[in-house]
Amino acid sequence: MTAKIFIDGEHGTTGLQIRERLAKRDDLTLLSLPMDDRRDAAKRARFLQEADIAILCLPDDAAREAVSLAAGEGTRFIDASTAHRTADNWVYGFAELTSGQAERIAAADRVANVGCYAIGSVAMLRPLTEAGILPRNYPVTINAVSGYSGGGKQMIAQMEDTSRDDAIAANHFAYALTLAHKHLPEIMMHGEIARKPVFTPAVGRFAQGMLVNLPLHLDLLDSNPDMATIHTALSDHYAGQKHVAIAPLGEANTLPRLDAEAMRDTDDLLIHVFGTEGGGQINLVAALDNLGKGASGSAVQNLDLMLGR
Ligand SMILES: NC(=O)C1=CN([C@@H]2O[C@H](COP(=O)(O)OP(=O)(O)OC[C@H]3O[C@@H](n4cnc5c(N)ncnc54)[C@H](OP(=O)(O)O)[C@@H]3O)[C@@H](O)[C@H]2O)C=CC1
Ligand SMILES: CC(=O)N[C@@H](CCC(=O)OP(=O)(O)O)C(=O)O
Repeated sequence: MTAKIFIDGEHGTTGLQIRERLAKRDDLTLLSLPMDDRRDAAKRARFLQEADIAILCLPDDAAREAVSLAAGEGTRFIDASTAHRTADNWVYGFAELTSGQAERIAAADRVANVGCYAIGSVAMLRPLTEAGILPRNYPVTINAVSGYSGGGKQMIAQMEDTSRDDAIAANHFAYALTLAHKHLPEIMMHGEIARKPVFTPAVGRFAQGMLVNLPLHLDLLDSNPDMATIHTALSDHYAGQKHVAIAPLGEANTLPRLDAEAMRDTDDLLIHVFGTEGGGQINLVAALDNLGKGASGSAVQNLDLMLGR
C-alpha cells in the first residue's frame, strides 16, 4: 500500500522542493491542494487528517495550528518550521546527529526537521562535545552566509524584484545583529553546548548554498588537540554516513577559496577542517545547500526513515 503524504505549504520554497523530490515516487500518494486553496483551513484539515505523514512547510504559528487540526487522527508529522525543534515529544530530524538518531526518527510520530544554519553548526559541534574535545562552556562563535532562498518567498522577491518598495539592494548583508537569531536554542540543545554562541548570519546574492564557520582556538580545547585529532573525531562520528562527509585534511593548502554554492542542488553536508598545522587555530566550515540538507533534502531523508524505506 502506498503511503499518503500531504505537504502543507507545498507552494512555498521548501514545500516546492520537497514536492519535486517526491514527484516521481510510485510508493507514495501525494495529497495536493491547489495554490488558491493553500490557506483554506477546512481543506487543509481534511488532508492533514487523511495523510499518513504530513510535512509542514509553514511559518511557526501555522505549523502549530496544523498539528492541532489533525489532533487525534494518528497523523505523523515532519515539521520544517522552527516551532518544535527544541520541544519535548519531538525527535530532532538530523539522522546523523548521534548514535541511534536515525532509529529514533524511524519510530517517531513527530519529527522536527532541522534549521539550515543549525544543522551546519550542530554537525560540527556535536562530534566534538560528544568526544570530550570541546568544553561545553567554550565561547563559541559562528559566522555564516546563506543563499537568499533561506528567507523564503518574501526574501526571494526582495532580492530578485528591484521594483518592490522593500527590495534589497545589498549584494551581501549581515543580519540578526541583536545576536538573538531563532536558531540559537536549537544549536545549543543539539550541539550540547552550555554558553550561547555569538552567531552572525549573512545573506549573499545567490539563491541556494551556505557556509557555516566555526573558528576554534586549539589551546582552549580539552587536551590541546592537533588538527588531525579534530579531523579524526569528525570522521569517526560520521563514518559510513551517506549524507555527511569530512573533506581531506590539508585542503587549506590546495584550495584557494571555498564557494558558498559548492553543495548547491545536493542533499549532502561537507565539513572542512582548515588551518595550518602548529598554528594553534582551526576553522571548521560546513558547506551545504540551505534547501538541501538544510531543509527539503533532510525532510525527505526523514520521511524515508519514517516509512522504513
Ligand atoms: N527556506 C529555507 O531555506 C528554509 C526554510 N525552513 C522553514 O520552512 C518553513 C517554510 O519556509 P519557506 O518555504 O522558506 O517559506 P515560504 O514563505 O517560501 O513558504 C511558506 C508557504 O506557507 C504558506 N502559508 C503561510 N501561512 C500559512 C497559513 N496560515 N496557512 C497555510 N499556508 C500558509 C505560504 O503561503 P503564501 O504564499 O500565501 O504566503 C507559502 O506557500 C518555515 O518555517 C521556514 O522557517 C527551514 C529550513 C530552511
Ligand atoms: C537567509 C534567511 O533568512 N534564513 C532564515 C533561516 C532559514 C531556516 O533555517 O529556516 P527556519 O526558519 O525554519 O529555521 C533566517 O535567518 O531566518
